Amino acid sequence: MPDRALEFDRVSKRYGDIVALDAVSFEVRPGELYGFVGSNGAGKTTAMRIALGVLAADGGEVRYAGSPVTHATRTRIGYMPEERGLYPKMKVLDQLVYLAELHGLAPNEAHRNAEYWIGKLGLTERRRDEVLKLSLGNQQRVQLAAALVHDPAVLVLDEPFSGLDPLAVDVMSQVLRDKASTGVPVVFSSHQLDLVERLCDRVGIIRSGRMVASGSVTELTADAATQLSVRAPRAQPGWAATLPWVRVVSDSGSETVLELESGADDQAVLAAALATGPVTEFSRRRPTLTELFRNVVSDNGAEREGAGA
Ligand SMILES: Nc1ncnc2c1ncn2[C@@H]1O[C@H](COP(=O)(O)OP(=O)(O)OP(=O)(O)O)[C@@H](O)[C@H]1O
Repeated sequence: MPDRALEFDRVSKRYGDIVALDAVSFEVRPGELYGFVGSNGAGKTTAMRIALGVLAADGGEVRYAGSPVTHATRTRIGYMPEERGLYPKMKVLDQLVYLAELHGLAPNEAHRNAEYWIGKLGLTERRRDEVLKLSLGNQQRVQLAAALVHDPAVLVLDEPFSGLDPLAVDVMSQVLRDKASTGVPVVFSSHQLDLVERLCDRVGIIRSGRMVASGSVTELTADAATQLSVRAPRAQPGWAATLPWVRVVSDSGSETVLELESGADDQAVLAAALATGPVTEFSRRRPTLTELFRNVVSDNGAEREGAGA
């Protein structure tokens, strides 16, 4: 077990009849960005709240650096809750200093850190404003600053990217990368799978309270069927539909993505594409995280909430 990892070990939680987490295990290694993904109601927030001690698990435990997370170790976790937790009437700088002191920093250190993150997250102009007067995206930057201001050893962030504009996404991504590069385990939940694929070293997919896949995107897609991307500009729609052992994944007109069953002959596919006219691209392709997610979480939409409603 690597040092300073955050480990979820068979963590279970029920709310009455609802099994929110069913023996969920995964590990966020020091220095890695771990993306925690799943449909609405899959159990992400519940798992994160348990790590923070906001909720108690019914079974299993969360460990940091090999020891169960206690009240003392929790103060070393930087947490961004889904419901956000700022004092709306407090000014940005005052709030961050207060939160840093609450985590045990001396006043001058708290001030220094607050100013540092205000600068880093582009909030300098707003530092004397009350939080409620900020746009939602800027409030989210303050929320991230609040998670970082006490120099946490672990970062647990619930949907930190939701509602951010592309520039703020870049800022947030860079901050998380920088933090991970100092050896901190960083886990965040998100529904923006393209972003998770781009940013994360490893990904965990949770479905109905169970971890159904965990690893790098490359590892998770290694067993997937071979896919081909074909660009044949003069081909008519449906040109590939009748090819044997081939499934059409998508056909946007300009690009056709095909999945080959074992035994399918990719050269026969190329010949069929050439029969339609010029072929400008013919390449093997790895499924995206979004495609993988759709396969793993096969019934679309909300989980138990939708199913039980
Ligand atoms: N306080 C609660 N009381 C009862 N059921 C709850 C409570 N909190 C969560 N649940 C249920 O537990 C399950 C897991 O919810 P959770 O919020 O952890 O999912 P999530 O993956 O974070 O979803 P989302 O992506 O929508 O934020 C859901 O079925 C939810 O309805």
